[in-house]
Amino acid sequence: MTVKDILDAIQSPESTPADFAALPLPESYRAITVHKDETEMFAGMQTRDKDPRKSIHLDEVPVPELGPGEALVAVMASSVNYNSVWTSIFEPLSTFGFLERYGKLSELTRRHDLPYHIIGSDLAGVVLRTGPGVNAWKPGDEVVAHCLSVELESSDGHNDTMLDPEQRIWGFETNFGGLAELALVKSNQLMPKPQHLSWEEAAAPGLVNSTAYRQLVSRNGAGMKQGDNVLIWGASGGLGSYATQFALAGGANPICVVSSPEKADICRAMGARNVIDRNAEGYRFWKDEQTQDPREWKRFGKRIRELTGGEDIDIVFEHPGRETFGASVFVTRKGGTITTCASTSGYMHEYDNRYLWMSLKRIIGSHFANYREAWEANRLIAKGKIHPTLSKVYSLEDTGQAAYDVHRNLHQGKVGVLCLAPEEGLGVRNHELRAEHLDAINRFRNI
Ligand SMILES: C/C=C/C(=O)SCCNC(=O)CCNC(=O)[C@H](O)C(C)(C)COP(=O)(O)OP(=O)(O)OC[C@H]1O[C@@H](n2cnc3c(N)ncnc32)[C@H](O)[C@@H]1OP(=O)(O)O
Ligand SMILES: NC(=O)C1=CN([C@@H]2O[C@H](COP(=O)(O)OP(=O)(O)OC[C@H]3O[C@@H](n4cnc5c(N)ncnc54)[C@H](OP(=O)(O)O)[C@@H]3O)[C@@H](O)[C@H]2O)C=CC1
Repeated sequence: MTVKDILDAIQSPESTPADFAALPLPESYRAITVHKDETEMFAGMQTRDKDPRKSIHLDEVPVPELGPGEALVAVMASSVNYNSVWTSIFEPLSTFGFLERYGKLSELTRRHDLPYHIIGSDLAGVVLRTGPGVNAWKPGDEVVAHCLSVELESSDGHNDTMLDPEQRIWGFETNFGGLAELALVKSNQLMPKPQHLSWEEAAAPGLVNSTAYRQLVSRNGAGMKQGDNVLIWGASGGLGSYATQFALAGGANPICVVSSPEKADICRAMGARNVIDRNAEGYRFWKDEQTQDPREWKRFGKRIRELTGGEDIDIVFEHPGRETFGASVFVTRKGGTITTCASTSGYMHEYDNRYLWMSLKRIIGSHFANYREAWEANRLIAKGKIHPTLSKVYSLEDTGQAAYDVHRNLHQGKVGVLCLAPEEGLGVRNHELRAEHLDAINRFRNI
């Protein structure tokens, strides 16, 4: 039995759940990995020069044992997230430390502590096997998976599952991730695959869409409302392309920041009217490594006021971090919110606190999404209210190049990876809904 037999079953319209359940599992499968004995390979290099193509491998790995509450999924497609870039350059720390720590939790979690890390935090595919205690899903179900892994043994996480003390991101802080032909998930990560999308389209939104939903829309994040001015950094990137859609769909006014005319055009094509090309306008928030330039914050704020007719920002959707955070705090209106989920350009932020406390602003930390938020975000994709922002699709063999593109900011929106799917465009079940939204679904393609 090989993964090819699994693919044949998925591609046959006659396959029944019983057929999938009866399929013997292969002994091994192909997976994208980083290696524990290579964590020092980029020591001493600048972040920018660390090349994911050198650290990312395509290996044949054994199929992991299936535990209670888990599911083994045949992965048709996945996508590249920035967390896989971090893993591949071993920053801010090696993810093998996460696997070691998780491995100490129980007999079952020990499986994750391996000398290789199978990465990837998105998937679209088909359930092959479920472990004891799984009733909601069965072999043959077409699914996507969100990346929240929790144990839920502590009451801390019983109200908001992101607050579980054993909260982890699957494929980043756990093993057996989605950039592979098979993946192991907790069954509570599974959600129905949006039927109007191909495998690679369905695999693209998961992580970033859910994160943007919590960070911007949910009451656990900024709780955006109609009419809010929302400053969105990287508005055509992974997170930003969903934040922009949420702002538009929710009746807010996105002020999209991007770094090229092509990216500005994409934002306009999504429906945004206010776009700032940070490159063309040459903002330099830092005079040197240590010193910010408040005059540049003001110039940026003035530009925002020009675009909004004199209004300031209600919500900043932050993730670049050190380079932009001082400006983000400054341009927020009295009583407004800066919501942050990352620090791509550096995590030691500096801002003028007088502008925060005197103007009663709030900074909210946000991370991924709880079970319910991830479900709600996927539901919006399934209903065609929010669309995938897939630009380019790579083969599993070329995942290193895909991660390199994202690391060097050469991409738009999301970059997809075909795992078992032999070509793009497969897996669409609802052609009518697709036809209704085809232009929006293809908006980021091949630009
Ligand atoms: C969905 C996608 C998301 C993304 O893409 S996010 C971007 C990618 N992710 C990242 O870049 C994050 C990577 N993660 C990290 O950098 C680290 O993960 C953290 C900095 C978040 C945490 O570091 P750590 O070393 O895991 O934890 P500690 O809390 O710094 O250290 C643990 C030790 O510190 C003790 N400690 C914790 N809190 C306190 C306290 N309040 N007072 C005193 N001690 C404390 C603990 O007990 C423990 O100690 P003992 O080492 O002896 O076991
Ligand atoms: N905590 C969480 O749950 C999550 C955190 N993240 C983190 O968020 C960050 C962004 O992820 P994602 O959106 O997928 O990545 P992308 O690279 O797809 O998009 C980020 C965009 O941000 C902009 N950007 C990058 N650096 C700077 C800078 N120095 N100043 C201003 N703008 C900048 C770029 O757009 P342009 O050049 O057009 O301005 C870039 O395209 C990563 O660090 C990631 O790890 C992501 C998802 C979830």
